Amino acid sequence: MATQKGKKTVLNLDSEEDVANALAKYAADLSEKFIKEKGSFTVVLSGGTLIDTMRKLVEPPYKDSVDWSKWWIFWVDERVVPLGHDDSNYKLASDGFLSKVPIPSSNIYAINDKESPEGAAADYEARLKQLVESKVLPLSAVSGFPKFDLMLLGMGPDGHVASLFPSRPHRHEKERLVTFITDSPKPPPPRITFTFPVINSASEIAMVITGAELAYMVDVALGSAHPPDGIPPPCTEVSAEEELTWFLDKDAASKLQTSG
Ligand SMILES: O=C1O[C@H](COP(=O)(O)O)[C@@H](O)[C@H](O)[C@H]1O
Repeated sequence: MATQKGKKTVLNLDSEEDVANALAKYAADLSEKFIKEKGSFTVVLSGGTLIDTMRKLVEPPYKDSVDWSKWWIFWVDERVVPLGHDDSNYKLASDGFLSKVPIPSSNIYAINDKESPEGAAADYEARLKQLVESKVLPLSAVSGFPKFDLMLLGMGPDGHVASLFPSRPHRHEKERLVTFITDSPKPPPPRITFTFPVINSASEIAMVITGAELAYMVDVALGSAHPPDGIPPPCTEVSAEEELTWFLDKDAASKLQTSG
């Protein structure tokens, strides 16, 4: 398991609707804080259920109160498919979130979908390095890796986060900012993903977890359940520089409450 650098908070909420409401307020509050402090807000999205759980953020009051012009959007992982494909995390976010708020299109960092997985990972990494050069992204004083303001993560039932899977060695990558995989155990197989050094350099990380199918893995990450095969899955490696906040509904927290 990762050593926690920052604070860890676990929010045990009742329903998925409560998680959606709490997540919207959390993101809006952080947006205000970071924009006040540094004039911009860099946000890293996942795919999966996260985008639907963000739905309250694009409704009143947040739709009108958040300064969307200062947001910058990135993806912690992406499936290497055309951006208009149904498997694309960009398309998911575009349909459910980005099309509903006025974030400047020049601040939205989709992958280059004309590249191979290896090429798309190298291209995304190069673009992140340019943003470090142009001072949009600071470097973490702790790790030396780019430091995003907020990372919004989901988790799979196998404990994967981003496209860092338990059985794939790229979860241990320590040098690259962005790596790739051509044999993801969850389809589609070709993907690119941020590495743990970048994920864990974020100021704030939200683990947004709902539903009973994730209860066992939540118990592995936060409670007393033993990891499968005795090997800690990727979800146990997540650690933010300032604060890691787990947003759980009662189904996701069900085993935690009984065994923890
Ligand atoms: O494949 C992926 O899965 C994870 C988890 O998705 P969820 O549907 O269980 O929330 C997601 O975080 C990741 O971005 C995505 O590419």
